[in-house]
Amino acid sequence: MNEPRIVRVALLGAGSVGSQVARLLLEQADTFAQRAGARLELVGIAVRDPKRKRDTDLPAELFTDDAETLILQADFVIELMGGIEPARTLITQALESGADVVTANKALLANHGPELFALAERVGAQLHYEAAVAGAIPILRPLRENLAGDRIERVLGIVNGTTNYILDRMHTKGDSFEESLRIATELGYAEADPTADIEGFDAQHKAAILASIAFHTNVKLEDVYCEGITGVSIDQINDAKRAGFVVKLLAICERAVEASGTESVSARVYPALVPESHPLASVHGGNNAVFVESAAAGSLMFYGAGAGGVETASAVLGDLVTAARRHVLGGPGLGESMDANLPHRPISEVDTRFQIALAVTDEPGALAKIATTFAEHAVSIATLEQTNDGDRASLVIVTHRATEGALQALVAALESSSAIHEVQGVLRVEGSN
Ligand SMILES: NC(=O)C1=CN([C@@H]2O[C@H](COP(=O)(O)OP(=O)(O)OC[C@H]3O[C@@H](n4cnc5c(N)ncnc54)[C@H](O)[C@@H]3O)[C@@H](O)[C@H]2O)C=CC1
Ligand SMILES: N[C@@H](CC=O)C(=O)O
Ligand code: NA
Repeated sequence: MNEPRIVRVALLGAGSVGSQVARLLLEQADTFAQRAGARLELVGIAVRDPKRKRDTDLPAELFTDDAETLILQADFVIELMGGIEPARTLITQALESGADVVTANKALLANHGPELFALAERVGAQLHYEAAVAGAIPILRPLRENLAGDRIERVLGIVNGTTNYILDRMHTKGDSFEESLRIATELGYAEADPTADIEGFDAQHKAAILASIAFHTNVKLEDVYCEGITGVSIDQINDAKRAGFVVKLLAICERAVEASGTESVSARVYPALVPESHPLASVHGGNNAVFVESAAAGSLMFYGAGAGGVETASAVLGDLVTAARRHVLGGPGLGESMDANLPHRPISEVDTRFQIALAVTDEPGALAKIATTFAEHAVSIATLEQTNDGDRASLVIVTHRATEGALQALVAALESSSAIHEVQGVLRVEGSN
């Protein structure tokens, strides 16, 4: 009988995801050999400090701090260190040495994807990254392959587990932001620097990747509008709850068609009010959900674990086994299709609904002044709720659809109006007309 073929795998990083990938690669070696048509042999794991005592049963002799030498011994490199450098240099070296690469590094791909995709294509290597968006949920391969024959109109969803976990705990348990972030970090959801999660940057990276694939266009990171959740107060969450809404950090990628017929792409990330009856409202904990709207297939929903070590390891290993099959059969990787090259639509032109909370003077004429200011900016009021406390009153106004540009001008005018003490908060409303 022929000896089974061996594919040598180098792992870079052994944190939340990497340690689970290594464990499963060793524990399930026979199963993966069957599925891939080759034995996937883990030849080493590059970490910062190989001597550090670890919470795992991984063999000590696999650890090294010499990632560059390790790469040279591998047919496949799995990059799970995170961050831009040295990940970018190491992936470049791996591809140049002829290795195929699997990564979960959305920060790197959102910043340097085009150069890495071009390199992979030039050398005929594979570069897979299903784990980079929405963790365990298969979303990139469905967009690239299953929906390659369709026209995507919109991709909308919750793509960051940490912020969903935090907002969910604040909404359902009344827990503080800080305590919720602490637990999300303990659960392995948060990035090494959780600023990336809470300021929306991680979701921004994912939105850039999703929009690029969905619209066959290189969507640059700086063209994805981004607001995180650090400005969302417990009061806003409670107000939303009373009004039948849930606050969620959303990523929205849309194809826009101008009156002239010209098409463009809008990609944006911000916290928004979602009606409690909307399916996104019941995405709890570290879960993610992505809706894809396409011309022929209609609406599709992808739901599941968006973060977590072992969950994300599933997506990494799925890429590895798929890529190993292709490696065994021979042939180049699947190139990126960026042929549509649609222009970017700025946030000022995007229209949505808004909820505006105002502290106003409780005196005759104040409401009329405020209504006039809305009318002057062509922003139409859908609902208005007033609560009084002494000579102060609070107004919560939900608008009909208006452009971001009109909204920004309205907020500036409200801030300088004598009828208003303070604009307390503005949140967009998504998922209802
Ligand atoms: N944790 C999660 O739920 C998810 C993570 N990801 C991505 O997966 C990647 C890994 O994430 P985690 O495992 O959570 O990170 P982590 O911070 O838990 O682990 C990173 C590992 O890389 C090692 N490392 C970092 N810099 C290094 C260097 N210069 N030299 C050698 N080793 C180095 C660290 O020592 C650590 O072992 C990141 O790109 C992250 O964005 C993607 C989806 C979900
Ligand atoms: N920090 C990320 C991890 C997965 O991508 C998140 O919280 O979603
Ligand atoms: Na995924």
